[in-house]
Order: sequence, then C-alpha cells, then structure tokens
Amino acid sequence: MKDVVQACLEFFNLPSEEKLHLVSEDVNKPVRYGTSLNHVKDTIHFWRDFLKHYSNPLSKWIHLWPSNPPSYKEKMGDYAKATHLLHIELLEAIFESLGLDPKYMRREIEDGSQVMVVNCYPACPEPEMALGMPPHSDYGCITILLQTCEGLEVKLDKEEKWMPVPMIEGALLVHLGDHMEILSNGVYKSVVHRVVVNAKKERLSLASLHSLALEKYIGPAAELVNEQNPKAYKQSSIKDFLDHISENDIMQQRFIDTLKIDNP
Ligand SMILES: O=C(O)CCC(=O)C(=O)O
Ligand SMILES: [Fe+2]
Repeated sequence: MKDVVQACLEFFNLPSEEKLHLVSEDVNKPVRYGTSLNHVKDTIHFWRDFLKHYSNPLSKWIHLWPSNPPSYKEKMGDYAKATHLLHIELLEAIFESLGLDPKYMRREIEDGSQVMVVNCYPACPEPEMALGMPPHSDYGCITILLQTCEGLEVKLDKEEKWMPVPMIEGALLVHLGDHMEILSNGVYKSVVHRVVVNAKKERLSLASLHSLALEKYIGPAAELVNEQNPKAYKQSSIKDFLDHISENDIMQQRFIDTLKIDNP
C-alpha cells in the first residue's frame, strides 16, 4: 500500500503543467484532476487537490490514467484490482447480513463501476478557516478508504457531533454509500463524513467507490420490501447522481434525499 501512496504523492508533486491537461469541469470525464468538489457550482473552495479515474474493468480505463509518474499505472492498477476483489467479498458478507443470497447481483457487481478518488490535502496555514471536504455521503454501494493521517470525521446517526476517525497504520476503512442504503431499503444508512485539514502535515487519501455500472439502476432489493417495510427509495444510477451534482449545489441537498419515498 505504501507503493501506491508514493506514486500518488509523486503525481500531486508534479509541476502544474504536467497535470493541467487532466483538469475538467465535466463530472462525466473518466479521468479528472482538479481542486474542490465541483468547480462550476461550489460557492466555497476547499483545501483539496484530487485525481479521479474510472478503474473497472482495468483494461478499459488504464491507458487513460496519468503516465507520469511512470510507476503510477502499475502501482494503482495493482491497488485497484485488489480493492475490486475485496469489495466483492465485503458485499457478500453485507448481503448475507441482510438475509439476501451472498451472490446477490454477482454478475452486475463484478462488472460494476469503480471510481478511484485520490485526495491530497496540503498542510493548511489556517486549518480552522477551511475544510478538506464538506459533509457528504458517498454515492456508491461501498467505499474502501486508505488514509495517511487523521482528518476524516463521521457523523453518527441523529447526533450532531462529528467523530474523528483514528489513524491506524495500514488499515482500510469501509463506508456504506447511498446505493447500499437504497438496496437495503434503509436497513443500513450511508455514512455522512467530512474531512478537516491540519496545519502541520499534508494528508493523502485513496477512496475506491464501488457500485453497479454507471447507467445501471439500483433499487431496494425485492426480498426486503413487504407490507411492513414498503419501498422507501426510488431507483437510481450513478449517471443520475453525476447529473444531479452537475446541476445542483450538493451542500444544499443530498442526492439520497431526492430519492426517498414518503410512506404513510
Ligand atoms: O479524505 C478522506 O478521508 C475522505 C475522502 C472522501 O470522503 C471521498 O473521496 O469521498
Ligand atoms: Fe466521501
């Protein structure tokens, strides 16, 4: 895991000219480099550089990834393959815990989307004045996250308090995303999180977001919908989410809130 972190740091430390060709305001671009969450709509700028790229299936996307540093494709390719396999195992366990077949939607999951988000938060001279990333939940089924130091905070259901996530060397964190909340018909909730910055250290995180293919719809599992538990969410796709964030201020409304069905 150190290798992939090193390759990412080398990428962010390249002179700007080497990265600018990847800058885009189009959230549908398979590879994007930039700062802040969404250049077009954000009102506040955040203390973050990012590189995002599609990663599954690898053979379809890897040639579009940065060619500098030269080790990037190989190191990130290995990491992306490993996280994709790990996410399949995690989903099996989660499905079992919901009473679903562990192989539920297996084919679609194997062919699913994987978006690798590499975040770099430089040390910030006035950390109390900035955020690395504003509160949000991830839109996929699960996110597998590697962090190099503390900074991530999660909000526990119904509580207003932010809880810092401790840094454990080499540990991977797993978030449930909006698509898991939808699939489980609300049995599991996606976790709201944010990133604070610090004055001393640069922080790097690698978030691997997993869901179905971009245009595939995901809705509550039929097995989890019954008279006592009516369908609580409309179905949606990753493409719908991307359309939503390019047209709306995500600080105002979470995408998942637009999908909730009010049952009497
Ligand atoms: O930097 C982190 O720890 C979290 C990043 C994150 O939330 C994201 O990329 O969606
Ligand atoms: Fe996130």
